[in-house]
Amino acid sequence: MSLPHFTLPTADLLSGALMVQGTTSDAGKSTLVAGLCRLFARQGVNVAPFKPQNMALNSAVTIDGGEIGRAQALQAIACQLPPHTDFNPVLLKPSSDTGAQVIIHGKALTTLEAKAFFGPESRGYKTLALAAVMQSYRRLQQQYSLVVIEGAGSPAEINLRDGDIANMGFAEVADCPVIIIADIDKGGVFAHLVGTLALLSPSEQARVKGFVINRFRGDISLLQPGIDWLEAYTQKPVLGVLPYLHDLHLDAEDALIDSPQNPLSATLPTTQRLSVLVLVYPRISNHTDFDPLRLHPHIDFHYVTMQSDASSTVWPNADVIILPGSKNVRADLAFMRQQGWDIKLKTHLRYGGKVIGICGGYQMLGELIDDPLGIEDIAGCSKGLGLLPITTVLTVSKTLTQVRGHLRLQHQQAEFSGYEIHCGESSLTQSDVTQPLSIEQDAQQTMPITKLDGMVSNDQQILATYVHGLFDHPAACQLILQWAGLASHHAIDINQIREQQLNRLADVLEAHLDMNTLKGIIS
Ligand SMILES: NC(=O)CC[C@H](N)C(=O)O
Repeated sequence: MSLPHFTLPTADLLSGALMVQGTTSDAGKSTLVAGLCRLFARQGVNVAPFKPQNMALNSAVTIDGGEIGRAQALQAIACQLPPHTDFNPVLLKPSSDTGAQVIIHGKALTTLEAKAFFGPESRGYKTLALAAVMQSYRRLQQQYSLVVIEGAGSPAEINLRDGDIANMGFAEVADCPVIIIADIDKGGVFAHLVGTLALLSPSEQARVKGFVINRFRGDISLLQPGIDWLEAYTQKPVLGVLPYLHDLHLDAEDALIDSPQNPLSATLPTTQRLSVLVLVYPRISNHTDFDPLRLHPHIDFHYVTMQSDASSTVWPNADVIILPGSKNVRADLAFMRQQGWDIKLKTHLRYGGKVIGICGGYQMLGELIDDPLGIEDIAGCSKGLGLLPITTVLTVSKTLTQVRGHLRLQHQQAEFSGYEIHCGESSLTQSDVTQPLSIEQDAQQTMPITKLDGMVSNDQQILATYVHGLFDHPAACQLILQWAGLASHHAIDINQIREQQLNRLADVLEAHLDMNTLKGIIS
């Protein structure tokens, strides 16, 4: 994700805080917060985003060398700010169904079982996490006139209420107003809103200042009687009904979205089309790496999941197969083998196909992955796919850095910028290898000398790197696609698309929300 390097004028037009909570996960909280951030930033308000606790595998590296949830990095961009760890002081990254890595103020602290941060034994964790959350929040209050806060999941999960820091528990300590968003597309919107409110304590109920109905399609006049009823029943205003936004391309934090149907690509000659498959293992991470490929009109982009993987023994139509990042490389590698994907990958290579490995995917392509301390899973060592001459050891110290430099492929070069986020350290087991990336600077500009990264196999079929976000840079993306066999010179500038989409979202909010009432709630 690129960092816009300009500062906003400090305007005291609006000051205070607003927390957006949702009736469910995916109700639209992150998007509403991002849109409000852009809308207020555009109006000259000195605004910052905040999410006390996030649970996600898709994180972004911050300017202060930590990591935060992807949604908060997007919201920071909406505010025209570089991502900072204070925007998301607690991040839980699940590495199995019951355990997660706990990141506090951007740094991995420990790995805990779920009951240690949600259940009755979670006191210790919650005290520590709340202290970190409030430290960050107070810092933001001092630096910004407005903080727009995102809750997590639903505030009505009564089993998780004790010591909650993600929803009402935070709102009560921080004493901030709350609005609740609900998704009408899935149905049951009135029951969701009324039910959520009913399950809150009286002081929490008083804190809820209004509702937003999201993803509405159809005739608004048919909805009006329901809105009138809801307002009369709850004595709280509906601040707006937001339309279903088709083709809203903003970095999705959790959802994996396949390529939008592109009627144009079907009519293009095969040299101007590239078929790309990304393998989805259970702990895939940083899938936003692929947004520029998903949106590229000359790419047929697909995720291969356990469910979508047909019973065929090869992936016949793929030009490129990508092994993405992973939060649990050894377990995901074992999953690949269980699915027979390792065999299909080798068949694909035998047929002359290309393979790209990113971070965890790069490690899997090597000879060995050793986790002697049990950083990601039970301690142990796994044999890699044996396609690249590297071995990897997972270490306690995690590399978290934004990088820039040059990519050299097929006697051409292109600038790139991106980020590294990994515990693994890889060593070459052969000396005569081609390393195509030269990293010339980290974001803090402290790196004095060039560091080489990644690898192109001698047969030119495999390209691998530790750097995420490589496709975000149009020139680097084009060079890689050319290496993969695409003759088209079409380039996608994801940063420009992101800007357009944030402005589009802000326009929609401005048109559909009662901004005067909302500003009254904030102040
Ligand atoms: N982002 C990634 O793919 C990380 C790979 C691996 N889990 C590591 O930490 O080294």
